[in-house]
Amino acid sequence: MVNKYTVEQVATHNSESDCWVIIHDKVYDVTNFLKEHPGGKKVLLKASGTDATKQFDAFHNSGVLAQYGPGLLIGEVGTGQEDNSEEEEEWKTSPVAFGDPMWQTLDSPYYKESHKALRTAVRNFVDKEITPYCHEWDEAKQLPMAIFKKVAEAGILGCVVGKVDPELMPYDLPGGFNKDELDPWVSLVTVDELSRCGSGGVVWSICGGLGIGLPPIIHFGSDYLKKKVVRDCLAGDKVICLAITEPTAGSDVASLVTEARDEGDHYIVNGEKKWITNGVFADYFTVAVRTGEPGFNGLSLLLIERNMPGVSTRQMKCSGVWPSGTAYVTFEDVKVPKENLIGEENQGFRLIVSNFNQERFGIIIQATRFARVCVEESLIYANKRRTFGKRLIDHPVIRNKLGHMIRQVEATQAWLEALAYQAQQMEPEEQALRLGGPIALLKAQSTQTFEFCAREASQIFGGLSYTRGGQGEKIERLAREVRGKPTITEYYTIPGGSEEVGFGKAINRIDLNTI
Ligand code: HEM
Repeated sequence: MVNKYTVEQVATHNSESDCWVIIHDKVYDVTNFLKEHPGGKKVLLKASGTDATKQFDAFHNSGVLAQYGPGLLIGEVGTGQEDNSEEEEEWKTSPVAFGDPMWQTLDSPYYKESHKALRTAVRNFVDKEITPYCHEWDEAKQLPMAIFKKVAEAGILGCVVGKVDPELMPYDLPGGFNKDELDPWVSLVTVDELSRCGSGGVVWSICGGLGIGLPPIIHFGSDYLKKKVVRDCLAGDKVICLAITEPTAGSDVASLVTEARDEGDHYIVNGEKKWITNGVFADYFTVAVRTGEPGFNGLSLLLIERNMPGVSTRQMKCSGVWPSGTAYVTFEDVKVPKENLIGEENQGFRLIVSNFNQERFGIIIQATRFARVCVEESLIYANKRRTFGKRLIDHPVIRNKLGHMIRQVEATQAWLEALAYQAQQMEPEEQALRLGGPIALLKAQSTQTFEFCAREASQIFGGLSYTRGGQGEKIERLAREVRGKPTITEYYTIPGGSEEVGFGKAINRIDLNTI
């Protein structure tokens, strides 16, 4: 049931004690918000009783209304009669071209109607429950625990770990997607939609550990381990992470030294793990340990539990992805029963390496969408911001930037979809053998595209890209997250006239021959 008000009715609410505004055809009572408004009381009062859409769009990002709107919304512009019609769930795409992958506006051979329904359900959830709070969670460097349960109940966790036995899935999948038909497009669509929130830290917090820590158990774990862990993790009741990297060995997996000494029916584990995503709050750790000879033939995977004596974690101070709980983990004489061995003893290397493909595929999806977020935000901003008498988008130097950003994002998306299709045609063993190389190359393509787009978007947003929150919120955060450099680039390339403005001036002088 939605209250409808005429423009004339709204116009009568135009004072400090009774202040309404219209924004995008919705009516907000901002009387009690006046003194809290971060932009000040005066600007809001000046707009009272009017349609303030244009001014609003000029100063805010779209997340502001999603966060504050529900508490202030009182109705819509209409006939003044009460209307009982329910809002229909419709297929919504970005307001700008290239703001969504092409399959969402044109044809594609890959996606079925069921993928579209999945996409709509995840998008609605993310728009309402995640995006409006990313800034708050990033600043707090953590997510409220309740959100993990909400995400699980929405069925989203079941979509980010690859194929799972439907019996082990606690909730229905988003959009009614059939649990028996899980395919690579499901994780592609879901992670892509999650990443629209524009926060690597939030995406990693929600599924960074799960997406790489759970698959080894799903694919290689005993029935005992599957029953113990999978359902609870997909239900959002327990958190799992992957612990491979050590202070002295990361991608060079064969050099790992964390030791699991055989003591008959259990192992005694000693060692350190570093940069472990979700490690700060995880209940379970899928850990690479040395059970045998040096090199890759002596490695195993073990499930270690937080409540086992000798396990401790501390939060690491990182330059980006703040809420993801990056941990330094120590194992000191931890007694781990042999039932917690994942796969066979000394056969861990193969498991770890095949899991890398899954991890890289997830990173590719995120990086490609984050690059697209840079395109989308830049296009929206460039269409409204005016400099030197015209919109940013009308300056050739800005159009050139946008063109290069878009061509890279679209090329990366096309390769991503081509590889997802290949993965769909292969059994997991063949995937590991034949797709490892292309996936590694595509990862470099996607992260370099993301890095390029984050830099160019920062230049387009100017000063807004080096203040946390507000209109440049997503761009500032993504630029900080893509390389982990805290906006060093922006501090020096934007003030004093951005590079683009400076270039324009210099070239003008060359034209005039007045250097
Ligand atoms: C429902 C109505 C509104 C809400 C919930 C709201 C909320 C906010 C919030 C949360 C901020 C700080 C974050 C940000 O910069 O994005 C802000 C800043 C601001 N708002 Fe609003 N606002 C509303 C309406 C308006 C209107 C109608 C105007 C202008 C007529 C306005 C002008 C401004 C200005 C100038 C700033 C400061 C921007 C800056 O720091 O660059 N707001 N508002």
